[in-house]
Amino acid sequence: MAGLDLTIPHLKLNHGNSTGMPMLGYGTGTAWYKTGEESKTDQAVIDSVKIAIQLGYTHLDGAEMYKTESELGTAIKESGAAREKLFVTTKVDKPNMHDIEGALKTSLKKLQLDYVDLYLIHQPFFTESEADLQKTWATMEAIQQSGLAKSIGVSNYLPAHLNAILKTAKIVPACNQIEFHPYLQRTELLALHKQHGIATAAFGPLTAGTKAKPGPVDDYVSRLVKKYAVSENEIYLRWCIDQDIVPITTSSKEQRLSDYLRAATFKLTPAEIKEINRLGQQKHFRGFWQKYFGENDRT
Ligand SMILES: NC(=O)C1=CN([C@@H]2O[C@H](COP(=O)(O)OP(=O)(O)OC[C@H]3O[C@@H](n4cnc5c(N)ncnc54)[C@H](O)[C@@H]3O)[C@@H](O)[C@H]2O)C=CC1
Ligand SMILES: O=CCc1c[nH]c2ccccc12
Repeated sequence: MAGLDLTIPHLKLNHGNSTGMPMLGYGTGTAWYKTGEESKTDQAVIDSVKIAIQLGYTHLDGAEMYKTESELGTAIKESGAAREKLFVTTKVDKPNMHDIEGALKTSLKKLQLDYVDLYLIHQPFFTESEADLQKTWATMEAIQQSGLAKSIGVSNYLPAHLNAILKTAKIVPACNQIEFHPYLQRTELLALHKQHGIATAAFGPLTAGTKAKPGPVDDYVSRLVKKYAVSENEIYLRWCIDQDIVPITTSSKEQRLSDYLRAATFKLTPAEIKEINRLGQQKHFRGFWQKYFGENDRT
């Protein structure tokens, strides 16, 4: 298993997996999102996940919504990687919110696993009330106690959603997986995460260099590209890691997956992080779930 010893830093979680969360995730949504029948196996997903594991990715991000959990499971099995070396996340989708435990059992079957390292509520946007959010979180707590998930958390939660569940939670969410990049810095949300020891995982971490160009960070990031002899992508991934935020990226291209790992080989200085933050705040861009936010909403 070449690559599994590559030194990707880990972020300790407030409960669950004792080795923590590897600070670079490989995602099986976006590029791999299945639009057709879930039952039709997508061999490209299996092949790419196996390549990612070979290269050294141990953090694998899935979701019921992506319809690729079976491919993820097959790839894990065929990779031969030891279960305890991997950190596997999946997420419950809206239609199964009434039976979260049943949804997780179905996901585990597709993943061919006995447990996931992290189970997330994919999004809060359809939840009717504070009482609903609290009731759902209590179900997640029971799931963690059953051992089917080492850690439990949420995704796309805003301060109001987190504050609602924290009023009654016995277990604080281990993680909130959110869109995060220089043009969406989520300052208020991150402060709340810090206050409660909730880890931040970032989806869309490459957005400033892919979907949101041109922008105010471009020239400065180009200078850092030369200084560290890496690509823009690795600067954006490292900018997350150096702020204790776990980036989750993906690609169908092996070369890109290999290049992203260079984010584990250098560190940005505090002044460089501050400058990307300052420049990034001059633009606002949201790539996912836009219909649930106002045009200029930066929460
Ligand atoms: N919880 C949630 O609601 C969400 C979770 N996710 C998770 O995060 C993962 C990563 O999300 P992404 O937005 O894809 O992350 P990302 O911002 O890292 O973008 C990765 C994409 O950028 C492309 N890319 C990289 N370099 C490029 C270049 N130079 N030119 C053009 N394209 C380039 C890659 O091929 C890949 O498709 C997903 O697979 C999924 O697992 C994603 C969206 C929502
Ligand atoms: O987890 C991500 C869910 C999501 C929301 N919007 C899109 C668009 C394309 C792929 C995935 C997603």
